[in-house]
Amino acid sequence: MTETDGRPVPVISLRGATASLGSRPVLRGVDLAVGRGEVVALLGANGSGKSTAVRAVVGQVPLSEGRLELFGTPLKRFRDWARIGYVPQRTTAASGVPATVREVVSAGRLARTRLRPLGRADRAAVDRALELVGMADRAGDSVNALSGGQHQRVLIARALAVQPELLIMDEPMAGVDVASQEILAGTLREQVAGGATVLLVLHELGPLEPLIDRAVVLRDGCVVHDGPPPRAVGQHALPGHDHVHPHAAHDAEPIRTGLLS
Ligand SMILES: Nc1ncnc2c1ncn2[C@@H]1O[C@H](COP(=O)(O)OP(=O)(O)OP(=O)(O)O)[C@@H](O)[C@H]1O
Repeated sequence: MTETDGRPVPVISLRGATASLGSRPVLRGVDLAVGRGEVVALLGANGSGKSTAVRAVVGQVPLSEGRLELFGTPLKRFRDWARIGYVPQRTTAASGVPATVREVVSAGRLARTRLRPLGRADRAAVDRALELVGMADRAGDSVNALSGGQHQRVLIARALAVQPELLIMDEPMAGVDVASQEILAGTLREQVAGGATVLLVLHELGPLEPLIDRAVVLRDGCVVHDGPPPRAVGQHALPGHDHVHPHAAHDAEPIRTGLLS
């Protein structure tokens, strides 16, 4: 691990990040550090700035103030995009152009091949990614024929095909059926066991809860919590708890956290 002053260099270091979309300030001094091998959940209510924060991390939203370093390199000088797999929010693998599942996943490998034709190792990485998300048997199918959950699995396989050290996923479970959620949770478990660093935007921890090391909660473009995931006792102990737990018993009073809504 690269170190300075004996301290490990974070994989993601976002400091004092300020960004606006149009005239609207969306990030207002966000600090977010993710260490090697950590699994961090970015939580918060709709519109709190989660997607904008991860889009800033992958260089898609310019910062008006603040600093971003990836693997210890300032964004301006960072070229090593093959170390990062990014699954954006609510997209589909279908672009209107007919493409097979394998073609879409192979496209994820291009950051490593630098647009050269795929070699044997590349094809093996694509096969492995397809297997990881349980889509190997659909490799030759058109992506237009897939369900929402299968699309999401293909997009995650596309991100995994590059064999990233850092995986960034924006609401990977949104609109995904329960069977696909279980497969995705298993996929992520394998990545984490293999040493991957993970930043996830989540609306709720759900089946990924056991994997999460730390939660960063945004509210109105500011970090309002950075620490243990707000699970069970820890969450309920936090002030202003007003998040409704969907798994609460029907006759139970909703448990709420001010952190997530
Ligand atoms: N292209 C845009 N132009 C102007 N405002 C935008 C744009 N995209 C997002 N916003 C606004 O920026 C704020 C933060 O949006 P963002 O998508 O980062 O929030 P979020 O926490 O990810 O929300 P969600 O959980 O709904 O995805 C919201 O108020 C949103 O309406």
